[in-house]
Amino acid sequence: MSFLGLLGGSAKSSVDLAELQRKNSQIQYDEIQKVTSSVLGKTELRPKLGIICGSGLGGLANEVKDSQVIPYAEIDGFPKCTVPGHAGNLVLGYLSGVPTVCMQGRLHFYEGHPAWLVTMPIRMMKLIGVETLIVTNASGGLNQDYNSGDIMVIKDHINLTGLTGQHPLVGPNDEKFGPRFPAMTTPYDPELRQLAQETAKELGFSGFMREGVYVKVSGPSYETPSESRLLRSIGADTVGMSTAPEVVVARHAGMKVLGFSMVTNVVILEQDSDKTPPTHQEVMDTANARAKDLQLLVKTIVGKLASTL
Ligand SMILES: O=P(O)(O)O[C@H]1O[C@H](CO)[C@@H](O)[C@H]1O
Ligand code: HPA
Repeated sequence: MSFLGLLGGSAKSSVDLAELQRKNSQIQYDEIQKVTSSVLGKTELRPKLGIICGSGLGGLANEVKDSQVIPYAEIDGFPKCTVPGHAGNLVLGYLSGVPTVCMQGRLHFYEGHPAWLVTMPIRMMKLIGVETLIVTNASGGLNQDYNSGDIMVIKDHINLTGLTGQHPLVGPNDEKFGPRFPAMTTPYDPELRQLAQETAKELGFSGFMREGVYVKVSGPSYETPSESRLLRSIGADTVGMSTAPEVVVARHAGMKVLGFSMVTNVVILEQDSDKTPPTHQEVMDTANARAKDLQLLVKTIVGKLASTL
């Protein structure tokens, strides 16, 4: 089906989404503007903060007050969310007094969405007026000192799928979003990271707080022990199938980013281990069990930032 057709545009100027997917090409500024208009047409709110909820972490959206829930299915041109633990709603309202848009459910490459489509909502947020993004995810702990339920402030990432060709910025660059060759020296804002650690300490969370490097793989299979040892050896502390492409696109567009990786399983590094292999149910259950702490942490941080956002 024509993408502009989906957006109610004329057939003459339509862009074929399936054709764009085949070419691995970008949706251009105008098309994203139409997705944005579809959202803004449904709400009076003009969010300054964006949040992406990882697997089993959608409860964060329930912290948003005076909320308005817009299912992705009701937004023109918005792809479907197919993963359990990702509800598939935009939740708009106030978090600690800050106008916020929350993605209760993210898009993943392994669902069949190309990297540029996975990250399209970030550009939509940018056009809505969002300048600060908080990303959360569920992850496997590669660092064997980590425990299930630990919360890692992401200090850097390895966008493994990006490095090997599935990069969200591949395709014609639109300078209205950002430069052709964006630097990624500080993907995660140092001041926000410090604020996160200070706030965690105040809340008595130090015992399960970490700071480290997240590596993004494609999935959907979990890693073999040899793959996990490889990922650990290149400097990653946690592994997951999301987040890094979203952060690259946010940084390309000049947004500030804070990231949290919830360790939902400790990754098995030994061959023929008798440890229990990971399941998505375990991932969601562990995320749910620690979700309230992450919610309080994020809410408190946003409260401290409120006057600056
Ligand atoms: O990154 P999020 O979406 O939080 O979820 C993580 O959990 C799922 C696997 O259990 C994958 O989607 C992985 O990336
Ligand atoms: N590997 C990849 N992604 C994940 C994992 C994992 O062990 N746990 C949660 N998401």
